[in-house]
Amino acid sequence: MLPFTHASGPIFQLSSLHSSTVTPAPAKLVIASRESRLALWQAEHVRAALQQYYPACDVSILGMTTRGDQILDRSLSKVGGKGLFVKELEVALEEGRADLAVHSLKDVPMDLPAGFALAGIMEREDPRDAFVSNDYASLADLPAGAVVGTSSLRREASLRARYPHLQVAPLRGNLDTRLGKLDRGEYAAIILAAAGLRRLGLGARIRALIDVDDSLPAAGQGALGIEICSARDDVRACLAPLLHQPTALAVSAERAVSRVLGGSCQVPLAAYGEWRDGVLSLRAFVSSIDGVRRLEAAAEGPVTDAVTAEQMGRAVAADLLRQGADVILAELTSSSAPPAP
Ligand SMILES: NCc1[nH]cc(CCC(=O)O)c1CC(=O)O
Repeated sequence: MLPFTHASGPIFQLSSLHSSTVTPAPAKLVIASRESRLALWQAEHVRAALQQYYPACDVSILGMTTRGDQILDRSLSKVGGKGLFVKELEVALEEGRADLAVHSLKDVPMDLPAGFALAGIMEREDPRDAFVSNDYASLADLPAGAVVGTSSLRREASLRARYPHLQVAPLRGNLDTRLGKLDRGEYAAIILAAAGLRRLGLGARIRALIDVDDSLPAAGQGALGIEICSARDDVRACLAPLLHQPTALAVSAERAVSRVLGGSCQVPLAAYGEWRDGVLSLRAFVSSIDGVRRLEAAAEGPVTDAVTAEQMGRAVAADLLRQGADVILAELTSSSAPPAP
């Protein structure tokens, strides 16, 4: 464990929660969302929550297709990474066609473009990876040479480290597409986020949940992030009741690890925090894709605000760098294709 020192400084503005005056909601709020079934479920989840807090407000969803949804034939890490899924939504926010955008937090770049901010973090679903197969009950049951589908370098590195006798093959597309490929026999098993499956009512497809120690989750996995134009204080105030502080503290630390290490889909990097009773525990790893070289770091300490949470994240990232993470990261960057224009 790293020595962890406490610093203070408020970041999440909870004033509207505690003040006696109710935030006046605008007459109308438009939520920008990708059009995948998962994205629309998530947008609807936020829509219903806002509608409950502001019954008089007309809360609607504007669905849109992003470049990330259109490019299905290449590994995401090769075509430009996370930003692909959020750019079009940001344009809609900028042009005033939408007031907020709902994302899987895992897909949100660590640094948002100038003028945008994450203004709401909702309670996290199960952060674990799930083992999905029609023929096998768990990873341990797979025979040598069995093909496991995943396009996540993080999942691939964990798989290769624990089960070097398995093969890993790329798997892209939305959740329904990925399950379809499994059902057509292209893979013996696939690994997906449990959260996405559960949200779509596909929890029954999960044969086994993979322990976080065996497949440490990606920064933000299972959490929803709500993005706004930074200048929209009115929308920020409306979102205050949707903030789940334990999730927000955990993901702030996770995203800080990823930010320092230049996290994108292009590196096998995991960061997972758990906040309980004022104490945040954070674990992270950086690995070579073959899982052979793997660096781990962890920290634990009292955390009650996002500044301290981020500080813990940076300390864990610094620990990984001291162990040589930069060498592993440099090799990965030099071997991968440049991002698409
Ligand atoms: N990378 C795509 C993506 N983004 C968010 C989720 C699932 C839901 C979540 O993690 O919140 C998924 C699918 C997956 O990883 O299986």
